[in-house]
Amino acid sequence: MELRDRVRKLGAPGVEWLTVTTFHSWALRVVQRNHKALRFTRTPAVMASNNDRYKLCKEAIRSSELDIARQDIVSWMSTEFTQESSWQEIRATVENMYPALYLKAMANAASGRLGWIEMHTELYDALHEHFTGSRQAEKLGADPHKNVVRKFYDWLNKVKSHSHTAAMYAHERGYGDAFLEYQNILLTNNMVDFDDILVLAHKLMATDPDLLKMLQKHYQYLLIDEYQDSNPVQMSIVDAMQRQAGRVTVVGDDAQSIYRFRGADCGAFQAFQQSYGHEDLHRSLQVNFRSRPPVVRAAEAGLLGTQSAIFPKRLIPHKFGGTAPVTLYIVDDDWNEARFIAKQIAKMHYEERLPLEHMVVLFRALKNGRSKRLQEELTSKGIHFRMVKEYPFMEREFVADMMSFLHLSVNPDCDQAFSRMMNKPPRKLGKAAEQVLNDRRSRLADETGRHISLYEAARGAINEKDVVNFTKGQIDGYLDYLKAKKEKAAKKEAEASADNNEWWKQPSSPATPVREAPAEEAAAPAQPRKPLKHGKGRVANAIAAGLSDEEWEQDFDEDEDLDEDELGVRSVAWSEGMADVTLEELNAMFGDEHLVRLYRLAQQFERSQDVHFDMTSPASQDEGSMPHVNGQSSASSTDDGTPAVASNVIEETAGPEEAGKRVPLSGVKAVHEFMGYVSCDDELADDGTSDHTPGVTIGTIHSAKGLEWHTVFLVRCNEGIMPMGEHRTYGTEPIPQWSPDVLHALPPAESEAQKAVRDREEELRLVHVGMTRAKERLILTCLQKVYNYKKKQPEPIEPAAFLDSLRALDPTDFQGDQEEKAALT
Ligand SMILES: Nc1ncnc2c1ncn2[C@@H]1O[C@H](COP(=O)(O)OP(=O)(O)OP(=O)(O)O)[C@@H](O)[C@H]1O
Repeated sequence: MELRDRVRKLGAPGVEWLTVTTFHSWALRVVQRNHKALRFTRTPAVMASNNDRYKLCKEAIRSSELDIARQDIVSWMSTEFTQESSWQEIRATVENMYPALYLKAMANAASGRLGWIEMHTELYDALHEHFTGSRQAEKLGADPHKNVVRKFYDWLNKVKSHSHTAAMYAHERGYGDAFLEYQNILLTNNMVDFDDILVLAHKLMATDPDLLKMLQKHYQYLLIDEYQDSNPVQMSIVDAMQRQAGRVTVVGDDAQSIYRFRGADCGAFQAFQQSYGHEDLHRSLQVNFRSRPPVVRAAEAGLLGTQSAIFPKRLIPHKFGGTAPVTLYIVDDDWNEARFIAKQIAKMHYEERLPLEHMVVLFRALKNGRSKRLQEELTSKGIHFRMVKEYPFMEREFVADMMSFLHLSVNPDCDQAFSRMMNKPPRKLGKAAEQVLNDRRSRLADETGRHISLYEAARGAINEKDVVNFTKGQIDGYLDYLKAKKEKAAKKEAEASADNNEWWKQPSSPATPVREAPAEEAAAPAQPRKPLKHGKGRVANAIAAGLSDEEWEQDFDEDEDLDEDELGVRSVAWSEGMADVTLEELNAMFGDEHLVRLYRLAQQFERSQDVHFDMTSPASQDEGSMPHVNGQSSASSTDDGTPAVASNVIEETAGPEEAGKRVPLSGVKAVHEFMGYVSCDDELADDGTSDHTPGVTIGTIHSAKGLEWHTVFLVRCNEGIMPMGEHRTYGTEPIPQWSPDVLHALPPAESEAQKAVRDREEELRLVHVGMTRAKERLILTCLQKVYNYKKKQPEPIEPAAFLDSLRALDPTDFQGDQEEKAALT
């Protein structure tokens, strides 16, 4: 988004023709428009929510009949033992921990006069029985699959972040089977997991030479920003696109590579140079325009000791004057830290008149209420704050519901969406109805020998003899509901379309060019801009249709966190219907800013006419011609002041007489495009939330990437917190490294020692990123004690080792070990 806006602001002629997009968003379009080659039967939708992914893991584990007890043993053994542990050691531990079980195994082994191997089998079987037994006991209280699902989910995230595919684990029992099942469920439901998008696009490019040729021809120049965060599949896509032409420029900073956990590699630039061999074309951008010299020097000092940065560089500060040194405050504990920061913020705001939005407090991680004390302190001083990405947009319950609803409107055969919406809003479709659908589905699948969706099973359920009428009625009611919603959205879209009278075919209204247009631009057929009123296309109407439903009201009624006033306005909103209210009215009525945001994004999406040409399937190739762009600069904003959406809202027209012309997407294609669009660009969904009150930002370093503030507080510079301990950061399981042959073979994993060094360096780079967000002032804090919740007492904690490098700086640049007590008075 940031780059997109900057590019637009350039106002250069032809800038509208640029495709400015995230990797995922672009790759998704490639996948969606060529989905048949990937064995999807319909255009796939993205499964963006982690909750949905977790549910799918659960389903995959159940249907792959994963031996849960075996997984328990494996994970128990991996916490207790290492690869080098001998059987003697294992036996001794089992004897110690489970004496009865051990005796039983040994007795079995002895009575059968078994050898070593068999005895180990006995031991394994005894352990298996033991874990199965405890699972059965657990069943009474908790979900027996919970631990395994959690572990499988974590494992899957890791291997997918390294772009590993199910085929690579096909030979493995356990997780390998569940992985295959997981992918199978996605395929039959026409869904793609967020992590699969790039792999699938790469696969298409590798297997379809026509597609690759078309892409290479169309996208002749590539510029990749933040290249240090690219993962190996992204690198391969770039490589495939530009192998011959080599017209690719990559920009970034290897010292700011902070997405190792997602498979990024700070050696990306080195690999790039090796691929293209243009060492002479490397340009070092060393001047730092953002920060005052003390900040630049502290940020550099923090990196001392890292070896992985490929290009040695010395940052040259450009801004001088008004140089406050970077300051480190030693605080007693997190409570004192919160008091100290709140007091400093209040002082800067009230005495120095520094606007609150110019300050940020950055944590290494924000889980488990780490900023709670700070929030309380700020609140008690009347200081407004905003949390950044505390909880991702796509994870919001109502947003995920609405995305399911949208998905169902274009693909009723998606079981995930179908069952999610069965009771959203509450329709009281109970277990009986679910059972009927599942039984019917299994029976039909057996009879026909193919996959049957829940929707398909529901359609004939009314004719089932053995099912009670009440249940049949419920199922039929649900089908009617879905049909009615879909029809309502389509009808409203048709009305809106008639209102707008095919505006894209009308002659252009004169636009003011920023600079003189080049010849090709002048020759391009102009398309006028006539935005849809209130976003009356299919997407916004589908959302509105989904919401204008008195049953949702009940859902909110059950939300105990809402006070009565809020409930009152919401009820009015639902019963009045949503389609024609303005955003402000919506905001006032909803209370749920995220759902409003989704609706607003749909409106922007449909109004946006900064149609830049997009070529993602051979079918849409328009030989030799330049894209048809509208005559108006796409740098403009939409009516409500929000930036217009660069959405590639185009589709091929059907008949040969229309060939080459492009019209805005409508109907189901628009819904698909919109869903992919919001799922693949979380910044889009996050920026411009309805909370516009100026406030201090509280966020994580990851969320601050690319941004800047006047004053930055970088808090808890302690060993184990910032930098984080290796176990907490990246887990202990070694994940094999990727290689160009990733789809065929697994190269050896890095050693534990190598991994520890690389994890540590990643942490230091994170600290560097945090520091370089400060334009004028950087304040660090370091705790002396942390509270140990297990022991219920405070314990001393080590300061971060990187602080030593800062202490070696000149006092005009860095003042360390300031007493927080002085600052608190
Ligand atoms: N030539 C320039 N003259 C003055 N200021 C500049 C210049 N170029 C960039 N800046 C300012 O420097 C700051 C950083 O610029 P920019 O965000 O482009 O850098 P970056 O390398 O992308 O940063 P990072 O990747 O660390 O977030 C911004 O405030 C920008 O306005």
